[in-house]
Amino acid sequence: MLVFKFGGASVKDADGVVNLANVIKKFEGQELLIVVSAMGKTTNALEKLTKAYFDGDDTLHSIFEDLKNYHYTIMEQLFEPTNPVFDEVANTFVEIDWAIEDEPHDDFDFIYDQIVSIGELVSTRIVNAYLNEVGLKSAWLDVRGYVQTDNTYREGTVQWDKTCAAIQKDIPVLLQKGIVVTQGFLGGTSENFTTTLGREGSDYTASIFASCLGAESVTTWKDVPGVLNADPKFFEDTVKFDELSYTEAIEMTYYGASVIHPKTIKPLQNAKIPLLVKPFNDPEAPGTIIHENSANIFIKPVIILKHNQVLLSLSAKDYSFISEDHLSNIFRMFAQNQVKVNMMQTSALSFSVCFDYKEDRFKKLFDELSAGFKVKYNNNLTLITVRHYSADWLNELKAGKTILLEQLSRNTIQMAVK
Ligand SMILES: Nc1ncnc2c1ncn2[C@@H]1O[C@H](COP(=O)(O)OP(=O)(O)O)[C@@H](O)[C@H]1O
Ligand SMILES: N[C@@H](CC(=O)OP(=O)(O)O)C(=O)O
Repeated sequence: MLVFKFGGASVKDADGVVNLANVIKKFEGQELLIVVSAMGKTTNALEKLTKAYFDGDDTLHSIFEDLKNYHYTIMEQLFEPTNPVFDEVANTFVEIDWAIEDEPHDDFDFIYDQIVSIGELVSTRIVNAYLNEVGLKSAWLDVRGYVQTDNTYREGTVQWDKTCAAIQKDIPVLLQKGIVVTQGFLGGTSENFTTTLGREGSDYTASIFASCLGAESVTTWKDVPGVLNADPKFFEDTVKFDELSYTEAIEMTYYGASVIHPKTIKPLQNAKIPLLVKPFNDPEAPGTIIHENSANIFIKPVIILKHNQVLLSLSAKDYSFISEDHLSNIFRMFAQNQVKVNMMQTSALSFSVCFDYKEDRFKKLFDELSAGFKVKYNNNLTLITVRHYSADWLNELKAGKTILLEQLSRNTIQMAVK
């Protein structure tokens, strides 16, 4: 069986849904499980809606109306008005009405997951209905009964044993009857609450299903020809990799190559399942294959940019050295606030750490750290990682930039720059 993942960009409008169905038609007769993300930028809009709800901000209602109109416009282009999908989608949106009915009492992260998850629940209803409309027999699956997580909202940890048991019990039978369409990015707790797996986590969902089912391969359909040596949104003359080893792909995504979610590859490597990254607008193109035995030839260095970074420096209030006790305290605070460290450096009197700026997490972490340490920080930085670098490339990249922190190893250089 094959697992396909279609991201937000691939289903951002009615033409995208039609294209998805055309891609699927090429694989008719094969057992197919399709993981779909929220349409276009829906998750960003739902994040804004959740924040507006928490802040008591009136824009909440207009964001919600825009989001409903966006989906209804797509549906009107795909379906007759009598299609039951209109009711299914309306009933799903009602869950947001319920969530925002009262003043916010619950934890932000919990509410976030209950609201933001609606994006995938709606997109999969539309995709599933359209596949059936064009004669591709498919069934809608609620992923929350299968991908089981703990209750770490916004970053659910997958409980692999329970998840694989549930998937193996039901999905092979369903696949014999037709295509299965399910949501990326979502999970469910043992109390039946919705969790999310971390932003852009739908690739990871595809990898979970593939690994539990022993799939032949996973294909993620993207708006790029495959994995390139750099993000084409920021660099010209990028080159595509025909193949990459699992290890190189893990390194790239760990440093922030956003083309694939960082958690995606390890389960596939363990199960020796190849990951294909292919363009959804040219399904016959070879894309990139990520697998075990790749030669990894690097004609150009791999460049990874992470924007919106904070570089924070801590020193002890009494001018003492940064001790192991201090470090263990600092890491505990980072872990409790779910802030992941991208780069760090210690010196006798200070500890510097670079991480993604997320407003809600940053303020709390900053207050906690300030209680025990002197804290200074710079924000709006970019973390540049270059793998397989050459001196020429580094000079070009560094030109005109102020480097605040730099780290070099044999293969990889990282710089926090302004
Ligand atoms: N090394 C890279 N190779 C290809 N694309 C990259 C790379 N780094 C970042 N990207 C970005 O990843 C985007 C595709 O991934 P993503 O937006 O997550 O797709 P989707 O959400 O549709 O699954 C591209 O549009 C591109 O801008
Ligand atoms: N919709 C979620 C999950 C996801 O993976 O989306 P995409 O496949 O469009 O990156 C997000 O935007 O975070």
